[in-house]
Amino acid sequence: MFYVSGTQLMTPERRKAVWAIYVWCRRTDELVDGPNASYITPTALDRWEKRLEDLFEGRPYDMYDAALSDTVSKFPVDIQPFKDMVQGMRLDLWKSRYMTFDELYLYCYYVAGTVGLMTVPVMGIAPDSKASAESVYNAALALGIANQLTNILRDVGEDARRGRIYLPLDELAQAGLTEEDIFRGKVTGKWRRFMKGQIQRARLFFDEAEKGVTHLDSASRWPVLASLWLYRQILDAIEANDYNNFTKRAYVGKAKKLLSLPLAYARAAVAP
Ligand SMILES: CC(C)=CCC/C(C)=C/CC/C(C)=C/CC/C(C)=C/[C@@H]1[C@@H](COP(=O)(O)OP(=O)(O)O)[C@]1(C)CC/C=C(\C)CC/C=C(\C)CCC=C(C)C
Ligand SMILES: Nc1ncnc2c1ncn2[C@@H]1O[C@H](COP(=O)(O)OP(=O)(O)OP(=O)(O)O)[C@@H](O)[C@H]1O
Ligand SMILES: [Mn+2]
Repeated sequence: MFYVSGTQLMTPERRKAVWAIYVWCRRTDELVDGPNASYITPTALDRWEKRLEDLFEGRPYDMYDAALSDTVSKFPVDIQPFKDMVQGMRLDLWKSRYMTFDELYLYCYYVAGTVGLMTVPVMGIAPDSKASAESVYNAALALGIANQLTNILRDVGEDARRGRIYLPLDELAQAGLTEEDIFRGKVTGKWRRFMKGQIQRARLFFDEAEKGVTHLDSASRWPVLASLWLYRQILDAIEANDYNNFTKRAYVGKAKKLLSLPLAYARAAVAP
């Protein structure tokens, strides 16, 4: 997961805090995505939410929870985005189809937009920034949405094999495509046209996020920009695979990853 290595570029205090949030998010995701996910029930998620409330009140259950308790005591992190992520996992337990983009957007907010909201208090807003806090939070939200949309476009085949379609069914129908086409996994002209539209929309969210990065504290700008550029390159990889996201997993090679770092550094160094 690039963002974690990306955080090596942050101040030690912030790096520890982002790591603590990352670990909690990873454990939450593992509950419904991990090996024993099939036994997970809404009750287990309720218990996980109770542990969250305890650690926010300074009563952590284990050392990972304790790291997040420490973060919460040092940065003005709010509990709501964490609760919303748990809600997203409840949804993912049973919801395997999305009729419209509005429905999909809500799911993306729950599982990924929340990460942006969790991390802004740690990244810090530049003291000399003229932007409203709301616009910075909206950009953070946009980055989460952009990442999740990209993740969905990358994983179409993998998710279909798990019986899940995260693409809006009404947009599929408008493109002359059905669920059958997803399970059959053939790259057709209709599929390419549909994917071009999906990729274009994901890029719009990355563009909105990128505007907000310039308003973060200068020490946080580089890692966020680098991780934004990296994740966005997955969209280029899907295009390079001729939109075959059924059997080919789009990824960004090591060389490109390394190239993104100095480029992001140079870009982040430029005043907003
Ligand atoms: C420097 C930086 C970007 C730090 C963020 C680190 C962090 C706390 C990441 C948590 C990610 C996580 C494990 C979330 C749990 C749910 C989940 C899996 C979300 C999906 C992530 C990708 O996971 P992966 O690639 O492993 O996919 P699979 O599980 O294999 O299917 C998501 C696609 C969403 C992740 C969302 C973000 C990283 C948003 C980060 C946003 C910010 C840091 C806001 C920056 C601020 C501005 C103003 C832009
Ligand atoms: N429409 C719904 N609203 C809220 N919770 C639901 C809904 N449908 C299912 N759930 C809950 O989500 C959890 C997982 O549901 P599950 O995926 O097993 O149901 P399903 O997929 O609708 O049925 P089946 O198991 O036959 O596929 C269950 O605890 C169930 O109560
Ligand atoms: Mn995925």
